[in-house]
Amino acid sequence: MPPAAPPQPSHTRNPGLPLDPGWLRATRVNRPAAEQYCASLPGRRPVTGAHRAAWMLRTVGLIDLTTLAGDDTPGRVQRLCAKARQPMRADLLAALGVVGLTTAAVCVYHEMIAPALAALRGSGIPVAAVSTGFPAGLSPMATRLAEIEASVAAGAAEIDIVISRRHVLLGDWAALYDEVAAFRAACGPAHLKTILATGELGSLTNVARASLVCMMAGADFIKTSTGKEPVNATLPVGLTMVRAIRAYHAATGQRVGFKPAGGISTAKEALVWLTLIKEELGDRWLSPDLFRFGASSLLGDIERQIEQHVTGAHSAAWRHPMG
Ligand SMILES: O=C[C@H](O)COP(=O)(O)O
Repeated sequence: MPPAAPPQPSHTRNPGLPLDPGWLRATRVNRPAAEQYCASLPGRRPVTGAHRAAWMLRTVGLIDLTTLAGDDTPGRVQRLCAKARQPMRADLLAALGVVGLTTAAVCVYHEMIAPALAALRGSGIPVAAVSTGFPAGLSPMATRLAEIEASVAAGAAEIDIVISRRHVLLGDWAALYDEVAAFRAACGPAHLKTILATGELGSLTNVARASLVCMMAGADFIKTSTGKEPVNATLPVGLTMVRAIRAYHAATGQRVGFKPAGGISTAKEALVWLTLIKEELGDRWLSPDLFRFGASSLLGDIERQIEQHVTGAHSAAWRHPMG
């Protein structure tokens, strides 16, 4: 049973490209075709038994374990970080012969960076901070840039920014490019994840074009959603974004990561997302340097499923808190 995603050679950061309006104009997405393809995904690579358990464990190593609530406290973040360090009960891991399994990162608001860092000390698990006026992104630009800089200075290794949706809705691609490029510069060594808030972008064609603009501006990851929009990560949106990543890789040789986030709460859903990645981008992307789930409750369901696999008996959700 593999402990987590196998180690992969790291890739260079995406340096970006000049904005290419012609590429954007030539990019269109056929929604019915995308929906039809996504409907077929669950049946494409069914996994059962020990394989299913192995894939669930691999999923754990791809999670940005997240708390983004107005009532977050240092205590809640400490409990979350304990879960990130040891995502499952020791007896379950021992039964499967798994050692060293952790989540990929912990994702919090700026104010929770310090308690998260303290709780994760020595674990090697990075802290990601949401930023730029998350979730709406409507703070003044200077405030948004200062927020990034403050979070990097506080020790966040990854910054999850939100884009200005109006730039997409107005087709102002230069404004979006300039915004993301400025965020990238403010991040310095921290990796930049750009949240598109796809549920507010109007069309899959807009999602594809916004994905390309973010990558041209130097995004290390493109991420679907904040988890706060009425519609968050959906498979047609995911397909659109991973095909943009594939097109960008074909054109530049540069690998950009993908993070579906918001509403992914069951192992069954997560395995379909992994099928999407395997089919569209290949195994190289099934690694924490190129793929993350942004999720607050997915881990709890995975732990429950793993307990059922190990014991053969039903496991209730209450037995796996803070996952
Ligand atoms: O970035 C992560 C999301 O906010 C998590 O959303 P969720 O609470 O629906 O799992």
